[in-house]
Amino acid sequence: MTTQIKICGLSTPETMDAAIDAGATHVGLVHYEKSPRHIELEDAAKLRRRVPEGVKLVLVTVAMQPQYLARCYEALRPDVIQFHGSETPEWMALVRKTIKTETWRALGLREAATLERARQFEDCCDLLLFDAPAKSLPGGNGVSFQWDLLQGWEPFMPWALAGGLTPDNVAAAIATTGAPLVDASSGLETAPGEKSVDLIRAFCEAVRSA
Ligand SMILES: O=C(O)c1ccccc1N[C@@H]1O[C@H](COP(=O)(O)O)[C@@H](O)[C@H]1O
Repeated sequence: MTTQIKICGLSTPETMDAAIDAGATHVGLVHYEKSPRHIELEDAAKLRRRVPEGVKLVLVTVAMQPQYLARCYEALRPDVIQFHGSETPEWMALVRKTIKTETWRALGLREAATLERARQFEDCCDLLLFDAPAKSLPGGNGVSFQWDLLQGWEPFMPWALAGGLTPDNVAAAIATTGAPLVDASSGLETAPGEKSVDLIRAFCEAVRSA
């Protein structure tokens, strides 16, 4: 099965185009002021126009207020909203009723028990995104978790793998976990928030060769 690729934290036309040309199935924009990858709505809307049909735009949010979330949705019409904070299953369920788009819930995976707790999100989002546990930021810390926690796990819904993925380690991550979708951000940067076209290309190539 072909592994899907999300390149996240894009903020310039050049890197957005590079991700799309390199074969990303998903491109991500982070709208979270504390992040070095934060992009203002107006700039995000300009990048959104570069995304062709067939490639999904993912908006990464962290515990956003409902009214502001609705405003972001109207401005960008993302194909996916990624929730990367402490959003509860009840809150996710409410969002699902009011905003008709695909939703992902990120979960920091520290121990096997988290995989059990993940079940509470089964009916209130479309995909679980396993990432390393939060550090200074809720995500985008460039840190991998113990991938073998996912070995033998039986997925009960669509899922994806994030956390410190790079062109050098993504093949091993796929081999260990069987991830159907891999998501990379800070591992494709030369400095926080500065994406590298070469690293984006190398990552997509490494996923295809895995
Ligand atoms: O990228 C960020 O700055 C960010 C901020 C707040 C929440 C999530 C964020 N990024 C997402 O975190 C994962 C893992 O990223 P990394 O490859 O370890 O840097 C990914 O989904 C990013 O989109």
